[in-house]
Amino acid sequence: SACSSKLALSQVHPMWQGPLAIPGGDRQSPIDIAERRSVFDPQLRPLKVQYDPRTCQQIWNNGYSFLVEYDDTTDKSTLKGGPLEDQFRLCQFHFHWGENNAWGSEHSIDRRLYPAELHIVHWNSDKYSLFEEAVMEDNGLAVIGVFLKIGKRHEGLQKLVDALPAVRHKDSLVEFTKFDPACLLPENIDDYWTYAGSLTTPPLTEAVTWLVMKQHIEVSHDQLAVFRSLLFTSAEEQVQRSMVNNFRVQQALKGRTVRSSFS
Ligand SMILES: COc1ccc([C@H]2OC(=S)NC2=O)c(OC)c1
Ligand SMILES: [Zn+2]
Repeated sequence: SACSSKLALSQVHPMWQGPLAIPGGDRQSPIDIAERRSVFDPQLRPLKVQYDPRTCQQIWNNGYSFLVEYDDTTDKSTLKGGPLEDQFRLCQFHFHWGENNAWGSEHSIDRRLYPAELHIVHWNSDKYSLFEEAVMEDNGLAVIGVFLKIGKRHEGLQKLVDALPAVRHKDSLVEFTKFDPACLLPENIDDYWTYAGSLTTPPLTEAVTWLVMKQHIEVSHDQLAVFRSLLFTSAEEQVQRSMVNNFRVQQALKGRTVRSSFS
């Protein structure tokens, strides 16, 4: 699908060939969300999530995370409402995680980090015709962020965990179908923070309307351990490197306001 994050492949590990920040970037992500400094906006509407599991196509290791990709050639799986003026099309989801359970998320809440963070990625199909186009526009993307906490086993995640050994190495890809990403959302998606931000890896474009869920989901220690069994490196490389700590550090707020959908 268009969002196969070819641009992300330009991201050469180890971290960050080239400038560490976008020169003049004033809406970079991730950020620390200071709860008490966020502003309740009663005009924020509930999010409307409409995913069709039949649009799920494949899972692959892009050398930085693993992506579950969806057919985004029609408006079968969409996100609208909340702060969004337009309709956004689901194109992929992926995660960021740490080498241990002390850190791994990209956003933090009052400096609290979580062991992992889910990103469900959508692009503005009212205004643009391809993900690659939308990724360059300030209203191009909407990303739902969900924190993962260690606790009980997540039954819906297990199908995904079972597929990971097949994409252990960079550039490996397998068919993956009929997976509904809604099963990875917390029960309550009406409580979220929203702010104007960016992609968190190159091209770091300032195209993202963030929707960070207040409620986390729980996954088991063993489920997250399988994430850490993935590799940054391709099968041919001599030295194999564990895929861990694939997160960006928090960026300056630069005067931005974070709004909350709850008081
Ligand atoms: C070209 O496509 C890309 C490129 C980078 C990212 C990074 O930005 C965020 S957010 N997470 C990431 O890993 C992306 O995610 C939507 C999509
Ligand atoms: Zn991400």
